[in-house]
Amino acid sequence: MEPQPHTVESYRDAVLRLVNALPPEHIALDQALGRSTAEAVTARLPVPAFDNAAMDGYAVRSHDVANADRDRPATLTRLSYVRAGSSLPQALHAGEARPVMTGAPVPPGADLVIPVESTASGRFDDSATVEVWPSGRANIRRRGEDIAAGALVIPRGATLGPRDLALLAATGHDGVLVHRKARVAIVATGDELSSSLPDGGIPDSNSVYLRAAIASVGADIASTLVARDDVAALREALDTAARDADLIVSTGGVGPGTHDLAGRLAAEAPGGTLATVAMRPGRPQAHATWRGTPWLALPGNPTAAFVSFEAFVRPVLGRLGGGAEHSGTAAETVSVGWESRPGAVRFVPLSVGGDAESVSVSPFGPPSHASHSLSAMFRAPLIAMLGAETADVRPGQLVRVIEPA
Ligand SMILES: Nc1nc2c(c(=O)[nH]1)N[C@H]1C(S)=C(S)[C@@H](COP(=O)(O)OP(=O)(O)OC[C@H]3O[C@@H](n4cnc5c(N)ncnc54)[C@H](O)[C@@H]3O)O[C@H]1N2
Ligand code: MOO
Repeated sequence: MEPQPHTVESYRDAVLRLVNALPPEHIALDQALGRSTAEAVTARLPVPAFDNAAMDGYAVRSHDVANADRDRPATLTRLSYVRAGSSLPQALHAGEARPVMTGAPVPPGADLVIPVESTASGRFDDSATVEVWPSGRANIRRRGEDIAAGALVIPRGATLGPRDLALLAATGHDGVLVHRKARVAIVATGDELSSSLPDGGIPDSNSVYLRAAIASVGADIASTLVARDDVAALREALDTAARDADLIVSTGGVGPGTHDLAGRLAAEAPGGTLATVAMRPGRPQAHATWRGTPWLALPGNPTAAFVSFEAFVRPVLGRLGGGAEHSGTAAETVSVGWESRPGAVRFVPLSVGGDAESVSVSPFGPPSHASHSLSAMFRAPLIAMLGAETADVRPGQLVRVIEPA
């Protein structure tokens, strides 16, 4: 173990130094949800793409209706219809009204669209003339008035959500340059994972959790391996994992036990460290580069593996994918306080109370046992992340919370 414990921040910086953003690739928008842009994207097409009608109505010249009102409508010659998808109609001449549907190109020369409600009949019909009066609005959406051609649409390093994809499509893109998806190998360690239940064996819940958590941030699973507590077996699993992955995440074997081998192997590997981090749970952590592949060795306790994912794996995956390296946190008000000791960042499962107007949080179950309790840490809707300086938590205090994967 290192003499000086790491803070959560200093350990996160150390593991972030293991990785760089993966190379870019150009992919179809349909494939791009959750990926991060490798370059800033500008509009190929303006929005709107051409001057178009904002209402179903009549395109007219404002001069022709300047003195008209509901009691004295202007009588104009009705032309044929134009609808969304029609090509640009001929220029409008004095005394003419062109029926235009919402989204249709507005004929050159027209500077007003009068909604069909502002006509004498109040509906579209086939008569030769139409009686209209101005509605008070132009009802024309001008080319580029929303987004000009060439304007910045999405900055570099943005993680693409459904609205971003719609913006890209609307501005003339069918694909986007994003960072390649990270491929992650999972290595669960421990003889208990291979033993039979109930004879000393336990279910490998860490692999199930990690597979899902990694998938939930948009990375791919390269492989899932289980290694017994044996140096040769662990080396072999790591060799296999390193062959086809951008990152190896292991769980277990970072404690001081006789069969805790992952931490020792990591400490001996290039750039490797077995560290103590001032956090509960998740205190022992290790990392290294194994045959050229970055490796994060998380503790085996399932709750420790979970908070280690939030604190370290998520940021590393963020950097690999070219996106955000910090997960979002929010501040919530405490309704029922609890006893806490400073000196380490503490992850505390919380219940959420109150209503939509004023949310408040309180401990989820008895706080003293919560950090290793699956029934609390894996069922609580929110997890507080208390700074290492935080002593007792009091009602009315704000606490930082994470919404876990
Ligand atoms: N003498 C000390 N003992 C321990 C210390 C310490 O400082 N001194 N630290 C404790 C802390 S804190 C943690 S965390 C653990 C670290 O343990 P390891 O990373 O070595 O993990 P294991 O010993 O392999 O397993 C711990 C626990 O988790 C269960 N486990 C392991 N893998 C899985 C899996 N894939 N799915 C579900 N559960 C798993 C395992 O059976 C153990 O019960 O060390 C403490 N001890
Ligand atoms: O820190 Mo250990 O990670 O308490 O479970």
